[in-house]
Amino acid sequence: MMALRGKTRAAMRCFFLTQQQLRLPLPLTPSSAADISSISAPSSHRFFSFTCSSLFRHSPLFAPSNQAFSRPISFRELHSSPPSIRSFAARGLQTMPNSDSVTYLTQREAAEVDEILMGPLGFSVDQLMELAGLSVATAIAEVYKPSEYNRVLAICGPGNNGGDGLVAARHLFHFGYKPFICYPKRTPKPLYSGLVTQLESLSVPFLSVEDLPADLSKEFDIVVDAMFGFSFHGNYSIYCSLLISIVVILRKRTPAVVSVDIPSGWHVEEGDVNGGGMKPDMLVG
Ligand SMILES: NC(=O)C1=CN([C@@H]2O[C@H](COP(=O)(O)OP(=O)(O)OC[C@H]3O[C@@H](n4cnc5c(N)ncnc54)[C@H](O)[C@@H]3O)[C@@H](O)[C@H]2O)[C@@H](O)CC1
Repeated sequence: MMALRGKTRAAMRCFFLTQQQLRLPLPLTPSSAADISSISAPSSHRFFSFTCSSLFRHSPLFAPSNQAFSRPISFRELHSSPPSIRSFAARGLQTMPNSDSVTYLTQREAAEVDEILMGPLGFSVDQLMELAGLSVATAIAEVYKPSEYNRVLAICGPGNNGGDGLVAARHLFHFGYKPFICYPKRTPKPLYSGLVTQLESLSVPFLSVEDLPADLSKEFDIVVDAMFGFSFHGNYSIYCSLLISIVVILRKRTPAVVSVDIPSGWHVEEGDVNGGGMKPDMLVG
């Protein structure tokens, strides 16, 4: 298990929905719900999960109750549990057996939630991505104040995880940070080119891999790892390995690393099985 550097992180909200609360036909069973409340971890070793809680305000199906659930997730807990996973906003916690428990979804279950959101509920990818990116930016702003951690490098991959990073960078700009983007493999779809245009209109610099300084710590205070999310499979391309090694090697003295949804390089359900994945300070999922 890796140790987290830096100051004690402020607690972030961790939301989740039980199957009953979602009222969705998800194949969740009691055994698939990991109760991690018994795992202890130093309060300074915290890992955060944050979700698009605003998503749930848009739908009566997902309407949150007034019993918001707040709990940080430690790194140890994350390593001991399926990391795939996104936790969702809790509605009626009175139905929970234990408000300290966290329910995880498998990769397939998470995909099914997405299918429902984008099917019967009519959400578009753009909407979900905007909410995801805004949540990432909000979580970063809650933990790393722009007065102290101002320069943010967002490393964005070719898929929606990269899109989350692009959206987050735009919001971070408006929150007073100075974002930089490394987006080596662009996807020629209107959604992504629109996100790029929006950042360019704010004069947010785009850096190539070759442009990245040898020592990231001199130029950046935060690295946002938005390379790969839940669709990562197989091994890294050499290109991505390079990026990851830069960040991992410099990890000892680098900027804070914030991963979006899944730390890049981790097996979605089994974790950092090869030990070569990102070692983030904070996860926003
Ligand atoms: N409903 C959704 O699907 C939403 C997804 N969101 C984000 O999108 C992520 C999932 O997005 P995607 O399904 O586009 O997938 P990812 O962004 O995880 O990655 C997919 C891309 O990575 C490439 N890739 C996969 N494995 C690779 C490897 N070993 N080497 C090189 N390239 C590889 C694929 O060819 C594809 O282009 C989530 O984790 C989340 O962060 C958010 O935008 C919100 C909405």
